[in-house]
Amino acid sequence: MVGVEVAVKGLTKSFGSQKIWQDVTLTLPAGEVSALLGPSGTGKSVFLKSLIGLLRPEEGEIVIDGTDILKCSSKELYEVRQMFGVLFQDGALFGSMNLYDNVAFPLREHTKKSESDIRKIVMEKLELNGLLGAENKLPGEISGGMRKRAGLARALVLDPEIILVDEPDSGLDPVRTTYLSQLLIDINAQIDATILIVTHNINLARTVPDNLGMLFRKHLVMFGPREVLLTSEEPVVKQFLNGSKIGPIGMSEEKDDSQMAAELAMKEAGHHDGSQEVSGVVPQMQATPGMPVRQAVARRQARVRSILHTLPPEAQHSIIASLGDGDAATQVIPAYSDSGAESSSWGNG
Ligand SMILES: Nc1ncnc2c1ncn2[C@@H]1O[C@H](COP(=O)(O)OP(=O)(O)OP(=O)(O)O)[C@@H](O)[C@H]1O
Repeated sequence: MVGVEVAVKGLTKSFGSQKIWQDVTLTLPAGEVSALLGPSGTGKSVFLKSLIGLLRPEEGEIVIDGTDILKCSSKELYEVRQMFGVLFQDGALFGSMNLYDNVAFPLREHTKKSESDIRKIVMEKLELNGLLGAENKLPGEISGGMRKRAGLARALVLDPEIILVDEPDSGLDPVRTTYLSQLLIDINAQIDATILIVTHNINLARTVPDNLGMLFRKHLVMFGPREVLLTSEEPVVKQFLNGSKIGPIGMSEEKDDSQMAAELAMKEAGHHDGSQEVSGVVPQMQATPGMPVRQAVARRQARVRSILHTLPPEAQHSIIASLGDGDAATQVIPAYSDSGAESSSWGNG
């Protein structure tokens, strides 16, 4: 079973007079891993909550398995929600329940399974997340990384077709972040779910997802195959990927042109802001040896091949290199143009 596609079109969300983002259009390809980047406060969590119907954007469509969740009945929304597993930032565990009961909770709430069937599923998910032996611990007695893995175990018990992950790296050291990233890739290999990760973590963004997008200035700057964002010359994307002060993202808000020019002049005069220039596409994280073959890889290759001509030349070069062939169907198309890109699925901004 392949996870389902999530098709978002023209989505706009405000709180009162505060517009969070507008006209967001993107498709999470079925069974692939995607990530959404963006500076703090750009509405990434609001986007995740909109996808599961916890928040209601005022315009646009969110079509999941043929149902527009902004127009459907509450019964249909309930059914669509059953397809989701969500890992919130802190794991969102019940503090008074041990890990076993936390992970068993959705099964007891939403199914009529017997306690012995529940036990089988819970122990399997705890094992998958490296938590065997910790089932009697309370969330307050374990580390942040374990809490996240317990949250992930709980998100998996109803066999989700779509998994949403809000900042898997928050509060974790780089090594634990890599383990959790590996777990997400391995879960994708095992159950082929559609996964969306919201993150600030540049390393995770560069190595984990099949597709990458970024929110900035109340818009989706771009969304598409990872190579598009990773080779982008867009100033805000480059700044974000480099964690640099040089660029349109400021401490708490966006900068104006004069401030940006002054900072660039400082850089040219030799002031170093501590960031490290990184560029290009690094190899993607693979499923752990011994896991099932990650079907998303071949599906994505076929999909990316079919839209290759709509992508910017740099992204095309990188994809062709990764496909490892040079046949006529995968030559860079120099005639790429912005108008072509607008009608394609990689960008809308
Ligand atoms: N329920 C709500 N009511 C009113 N405003 C809200 C609500 N939820 C979020 N916001 C506002 O929406 C904006 C975006 O918040 P959100 O948490 O989605 O950002 P984010 O990109 O996930 O940030 P971070 O990376 O820091 O977690 C913020 O200004 C926040 O105050």
